[in-house]
Amino acid sequence: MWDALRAHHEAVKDRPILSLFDASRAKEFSVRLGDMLLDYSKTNLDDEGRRLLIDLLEQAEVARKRDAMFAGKPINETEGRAVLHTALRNLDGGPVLVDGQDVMPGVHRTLERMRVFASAVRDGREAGQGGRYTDVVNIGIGGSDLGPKMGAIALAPYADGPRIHFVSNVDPADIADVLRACDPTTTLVIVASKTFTTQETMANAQTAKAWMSETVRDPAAQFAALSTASDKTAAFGIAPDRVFGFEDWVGGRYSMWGPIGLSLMIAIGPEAFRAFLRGGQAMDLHFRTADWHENMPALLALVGIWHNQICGHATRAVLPYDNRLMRLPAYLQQLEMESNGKGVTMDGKPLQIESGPIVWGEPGTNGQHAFYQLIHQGTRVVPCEFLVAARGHEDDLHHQHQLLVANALAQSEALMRGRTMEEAREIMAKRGLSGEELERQAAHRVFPGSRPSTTLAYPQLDPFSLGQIVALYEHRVFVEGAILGINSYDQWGVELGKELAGALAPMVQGQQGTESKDASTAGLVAFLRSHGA
Ligand SMILES: O=P(O)(O)OC[C@H]1O[C@H](O)[C@H](O)[C@@H](O)[C@@H]1O
Repeated sequence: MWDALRAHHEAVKDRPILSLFDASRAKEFSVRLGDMLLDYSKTNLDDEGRRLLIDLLEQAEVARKRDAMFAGKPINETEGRAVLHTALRNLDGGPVLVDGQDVMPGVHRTLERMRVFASAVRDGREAGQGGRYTDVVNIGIGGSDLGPKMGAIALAPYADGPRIHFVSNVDPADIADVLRACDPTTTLVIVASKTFTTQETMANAQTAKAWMSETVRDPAAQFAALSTASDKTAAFGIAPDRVFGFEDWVGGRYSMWGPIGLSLMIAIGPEAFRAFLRGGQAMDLHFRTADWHENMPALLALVGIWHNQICGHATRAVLPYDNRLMRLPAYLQQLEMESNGKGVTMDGKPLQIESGPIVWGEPGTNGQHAFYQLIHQGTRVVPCEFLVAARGHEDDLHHQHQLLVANALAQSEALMRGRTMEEAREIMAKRGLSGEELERQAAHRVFPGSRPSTTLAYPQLDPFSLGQIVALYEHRVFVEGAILGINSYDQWGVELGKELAGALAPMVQGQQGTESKDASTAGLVAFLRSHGA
């Protein structure tokens, strides 16, 4: 099937995307879910390409794998775990069994505890030594940071609780800048760590505890923890009623739907958080039941496979024309690159094709004035994924939102259409140029065009649509990983650096020599130490 797809790509790769458009293409290469629309017509995919991709998906038994995931089978084979973040938003979808046990009663219980706690923090029944909480500091990194932070920025118009801050980096600059703006007597610190062993989070949690101890009599009473490791949260001194636990079948980068989302719930309120879960649940239902031809996550995944593994485009730009999705690219970097950046298949054999793509991006229109030059005229093709809402939240500034929408659509059009040498010559001639100078100047104004993009459009960035968007990308990652035959749910690639950092710390601190290190590393340690490290 891969060969058939490659042959198909060879046969069609030089045709302009624009030439594919007939009366029905835009409709036939779009998919709707409720009032959300994914348009993938501005790609070089045709009926035959899509058919081959769906065959590939069927050959990879994606339906069986999907059903195994939703049924709580241990599909994370290298860690022997189920993958059930979908259970966290399965609000009324019936039982979900892991080893014969229904996990839903526990999910509902924890969600209810979160609701009670978040409401109490928001209305002041739960307060700090100095009174009602004004600030909440979420200390966590990776999956214990990116999701709630992305969500809190995305849903800022719904935030009517205390201010929420995020500290992730072990760089003390991060926590110092946040704590400087907070009053310890009215600050709630949430330590978010699935394992409760992550070096950065533990260091920051200790720093926050020391900061709080200076002014607050019982600092532990102003801490809460989100973790699967209740023994470790207890050892840190956090009372069990302030610990919100979850199970090992929730992967870190898939965890914002449960306790790791507590800071987001405090910011926007339990009701809006529930709407976010509902959005995720709606996407789950769609993913499980829609025909592949109409299945949004599956089609987005197939477009991804086409661009990355077949066309050979190594990167994928995520370009939200929605400023509050400014952290979505960072969130997706973890979701996609930590999930599908793997070089071996499930059975431990080397992967014979490229692994998942490099994901990057920035909100539009900012990026237009920075890196779009390369996207339009550079020699590498960068498939672009635009996101755009019909309406913003600033009704009195709707005219500006309309400019935003026009820019999003203009970019995808420009990428596809390009500008020929003929057109460039005409422009230069109108400016009074001729001869060699006209030729030279015109060449710089040519746009190759036929650069592929998709556009995800939705009415407004509200909690429900954010839930749909996040679940859409989660399932896209699942489908791409299932087609590649890799395990999308482990992350062994982050281990080696952690181990080496542990070994290097005493050398940086000057307690150990660097003889065992290569000359570059030893030289850098010596340089940094001589300058005060
Ligand atoms: O939530 P924690 O256990 O502290 O883990 C935080 C993060 O660190 C790890 O190194 C993993 O790469 C991430 O997948 C994880 O989200």
